Amino acid sequence: MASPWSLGGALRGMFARKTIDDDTWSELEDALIAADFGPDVTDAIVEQLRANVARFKTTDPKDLQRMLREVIEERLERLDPTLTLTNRPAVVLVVGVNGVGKTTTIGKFAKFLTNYGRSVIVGAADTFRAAAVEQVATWAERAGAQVVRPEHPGQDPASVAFQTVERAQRDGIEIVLIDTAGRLQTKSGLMDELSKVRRVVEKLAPIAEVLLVLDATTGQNGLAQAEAFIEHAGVTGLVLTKLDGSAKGGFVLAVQERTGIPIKLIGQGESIGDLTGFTARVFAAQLVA
Ligand SMILES: Nc1nc2c(ncn2[C@@H]2O[C@H](COP(=O)(O)OP(=O)(O)OP(=O)(O)O)[C@@H](O)[C@H]2O)c(=O)[nH]1
Repeated sequence: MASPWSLGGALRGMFARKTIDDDTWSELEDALIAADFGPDVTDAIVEQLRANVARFKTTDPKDLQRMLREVIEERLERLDPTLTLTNRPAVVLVVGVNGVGKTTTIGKFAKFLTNYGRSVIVGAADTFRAAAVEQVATWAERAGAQVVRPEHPGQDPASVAFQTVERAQRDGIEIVLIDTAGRLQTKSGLMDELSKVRRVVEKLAPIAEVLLVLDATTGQNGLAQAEAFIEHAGVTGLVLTKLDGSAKGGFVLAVQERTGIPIKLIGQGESIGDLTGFTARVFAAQLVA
């Protein structure tokens, strides 16, 4: 079944026509805007395709389809999606606004790693809400990971993070995933909390990755909400969740180009197995199916 974010449906009429004409270009532009590529990326893609079509002197929409796929793939590939998890332990901070799927992502990511034979420990450093602690613990345990919970409600998140890394070092656990708070009411408070977590963890081990979780269904609006993390949290990779419920496939490219940060993981469902690495070629092929 085609992905909900595929451009296939929107472009079907255009690619079924016999020749490339003015309507082709306006339909293409509309489809890209509707898919949340954003005006800048849309203009850049259309311009590049017009140049290619002129250069190869083609009038065949099938050629245009192939070129569209290649242009999107080439732009997606400009950033490297590889997760850097070679340190032992490799410490990963997971950040993002509440409700975007952070907890679920930690569970899925833990499972993704244990499937590869890695040992994983999760630090429940979103200590403000007891429910958040229990939620992340349930997911982590389901994934076969260990969990460090706060010793008392409201314990300093940095101290939970510290204890988690300490345990990993003591027990030889390979990957540490740290859940952090996502409340945005007090932006500066939250950023101070995150930098404290970072400082305290770095006393024990360098931070391998800071992954920012974004909800793909909110598209570019959601990105505005996450601006503070991008500015202050030292984000090294993006995780896009809920792509299965999103018609905004273009957001994937727009978000990389707007932030300059690579997408490293994508979530496409609510089950523990629904997280994959990001491959530009596969994504571009599915997008322009
Ligand atoms: N369809 C779909 N739903 C998802 C995906 N990831 C998360 N969800 C759902 O999104 C909702 C929020 O996910 P959580 O993981 O609880 O989000 P959170 O950011 O930790 O939110 P809080 O715990 O409220 O801060 C849940 O109902 C998840 O099942 C995904 O990739 N696809």
